[in-house]
Amino acid sequence: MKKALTIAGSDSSGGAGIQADLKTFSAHGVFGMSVITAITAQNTQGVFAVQDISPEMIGRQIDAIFDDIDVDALKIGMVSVTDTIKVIAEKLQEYHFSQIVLDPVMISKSGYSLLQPEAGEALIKYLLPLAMVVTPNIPEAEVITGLHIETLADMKKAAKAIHDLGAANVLIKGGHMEDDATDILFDGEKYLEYPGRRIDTKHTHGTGCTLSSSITANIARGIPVERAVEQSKRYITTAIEHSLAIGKGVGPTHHFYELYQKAGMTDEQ
Ligand SMILES: Nc1ncnc2c1ncn2[C@@H]1O[C@H](COP(=O)(O)OP(=O)(O)O)[C@@H](O)[C@H]1O
Ligand SMILES: Cc1ncc(COP(=O)(O)O)c(N)n1
Repeated sequence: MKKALTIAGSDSSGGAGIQADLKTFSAHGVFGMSVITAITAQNTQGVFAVQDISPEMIGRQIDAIFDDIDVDALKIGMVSVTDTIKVIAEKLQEYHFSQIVLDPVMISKSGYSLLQPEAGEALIKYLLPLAMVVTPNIPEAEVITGLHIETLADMKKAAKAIHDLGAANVLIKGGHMEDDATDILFDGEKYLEYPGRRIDTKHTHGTGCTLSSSITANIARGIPVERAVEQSKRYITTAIEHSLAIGKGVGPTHHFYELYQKAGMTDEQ
């Protein structure tokens, strides 16, 4: 069985973070493991408190996994602070691990800062160059590049700029655009467009986490990046179509093995 790891924060309401990632891994038939970087007190209405896990404990979790188990691919989500970023980068280099999907989580849908502003530079310096795929949304791509993004052409410019910072493949997500939800992938040579019609729902809690963990699961299954992203785009679209009106605010996406079948991906690998 293929094995995937998520290094991310816990979302008590189960819609984003570690919980979304593990559900997504399971839906893809991949064995899921976790390194928890922070615990959030969070629900569909907001993030109310965050407790960061110590860098030592994060390092120990990574060691415990890599000393014992062959990881096929991993994703990095919420990393909070500079020391957390540094210990993750050090450990992944120590274990010579390169099947890395980086979701540069900065601000939650509910507007809470999940990455300390001063840690942005460390994320760019230490984690971006390790990423096989990085998956910023539009506001994150704007922070990383300093560019203003309004059009597909702007997304492409930002993708190139982020590639220049050292990430091998850059996927800029179009969820925050006005009209459709087209994502752009740049691999250093060519741009690929993954068109997506905008689904009219407010229940998009955890969409970025779900997409990046789906890509991680597909990479763990040995699927090349371009096709992994294509399949994961289908998965996230189906998961948003079936999103759940749980709680009083922004509800979560739905993970179900049947969704995976519905997205037509079970015959792969
Ligand atoms: N309303 C929507 N309809 C269809 N696809 C969406 C919608 N919102 C987000 N997506 C897609 O979900 C994925 C996550 O994107 P986004 O919401 O931008 O990430 P984040 O959660 O990091 O802000 C992308 O593939 C994006 O195109
Ligand atoms: C622990 C954790 N990680 C990531 C997100 C981002 O997800 P979203 O952008 O959908 O709020 C979150 N809300 N909580």
